[in-house]
Amino acid sequence: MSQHADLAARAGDLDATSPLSGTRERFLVPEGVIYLDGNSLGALPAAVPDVVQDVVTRQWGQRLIRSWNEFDWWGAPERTGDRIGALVGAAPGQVVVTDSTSVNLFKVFVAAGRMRPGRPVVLTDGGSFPTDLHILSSVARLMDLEVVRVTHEQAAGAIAEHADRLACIAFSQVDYRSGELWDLPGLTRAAHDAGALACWDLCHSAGVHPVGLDEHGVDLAVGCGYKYLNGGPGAPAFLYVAARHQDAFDHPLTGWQGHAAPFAMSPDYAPAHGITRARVGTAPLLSLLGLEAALTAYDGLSMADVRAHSQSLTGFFLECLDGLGLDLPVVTPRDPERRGSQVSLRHPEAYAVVQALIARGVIGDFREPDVVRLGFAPLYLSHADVLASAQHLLEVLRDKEFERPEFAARAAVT
Ligand SMILES: Cc1ncc(COP(=O)(O)O)c(C=O)c1O
Ligand SMILES: Nc1c(O)cccc1C(=O)C[C@H](N)C(=O)O
Repeated sequence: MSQHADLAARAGDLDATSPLSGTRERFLVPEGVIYLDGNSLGALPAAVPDVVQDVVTRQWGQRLIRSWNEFDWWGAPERTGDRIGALVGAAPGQVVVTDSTSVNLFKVFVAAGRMRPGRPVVLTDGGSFPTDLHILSSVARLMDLEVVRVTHEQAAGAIAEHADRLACIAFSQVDYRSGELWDLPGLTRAAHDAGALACWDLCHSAGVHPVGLDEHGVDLAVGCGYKYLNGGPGAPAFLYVAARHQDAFDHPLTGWQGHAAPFAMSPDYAPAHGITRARVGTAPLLSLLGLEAALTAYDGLSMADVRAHSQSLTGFFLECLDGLGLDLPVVTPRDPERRGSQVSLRHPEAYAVVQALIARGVIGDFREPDVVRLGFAPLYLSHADVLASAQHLLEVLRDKEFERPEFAARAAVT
């Protein structure tokens, strides 16, 4: 048998025994597309269009302002937060869907600084997604904090080194570019041993990894609604505050929807009890209710199974690269326990390679400076898709398709 036939047989076996076989039908993935960018914008869940249509035409169009009560629009941030909480290992009452990730990072960093007065150091990852670094720098200027940038390898040592002066660690569980899974349990423990708080960005792990926020004692966390959670473009983000910290969670954006009695219309601010104090202003209801509908794609699934399928897909992609003789440098750790749900490869013409793949219907993305980033969303991808995408990549490279002039011009959004 040829190498490809061997891999095809293996893909068939793996798909036949996957605990997630059948979940692809919960999505409307376009015919002829292998979608490897669910880590940037998740695919459209089949449940969403009807719900959004109903929200627009009936709830908004017919019931108008009565829908705040009739459809409990008011409670949607906490209700949807609990649904996401179940996916990231948080008991009810600790997650709220609100604002964007960037705004939630601001709230979390300021609140963490206020919870650890007299400790001026914050540790973060120098290679973090830019918004995390930009927001943290701004908070540092506002609060006179010192940001120390470290790598994953340096993190534990840096926590020990700064122990007495450390307010919090601020890391992403999965690196957006490399796909490396950081040691959330170990670093959270180390931060606590130093008397500091652990703040995690779950943008690239929520919906593909069980995370275990409560189990690992994480203090504060944020994440996106539009990536693996499939809430749609610009869907609101989520914010986790561990129950034990909620009374002390003093965040800076004291809007009326975080007030204890919003309709008392008091001129003085009094924070709501519980996670509701993390709300700010009126939620983008069309998006939020779309996200709530999208989360039904997870109904009946265990996050252990989701994670197992994700690891199997990324592992099989690496196997395909080896089996088909594709020897691009792999940025993502080969150890499945150190990998998120993506595989990143290096190529000097990475941007053009990605464009050539997209022209073939294999949609991934490019990240500076030379990374081909392929996200494997476990709910709508199979091992057969994985093999097909590796075969396309092989042909793009073998036939030097990426050298075609039409693949060179950079778009505004990459
Ligand atoms: C780690 C990380 N944080 C934050 C964001 C985005 O934040 P926002 O939704 O506010 O644009 C992204 C992706 O855009 C991300 O990958
Ligand atoms: N949020 C995005 C957007 O508004 C436009 C284009 C891409 C994005 C992304 O989410 C990028 C993503 N966080 C990344 O990991 O690169």
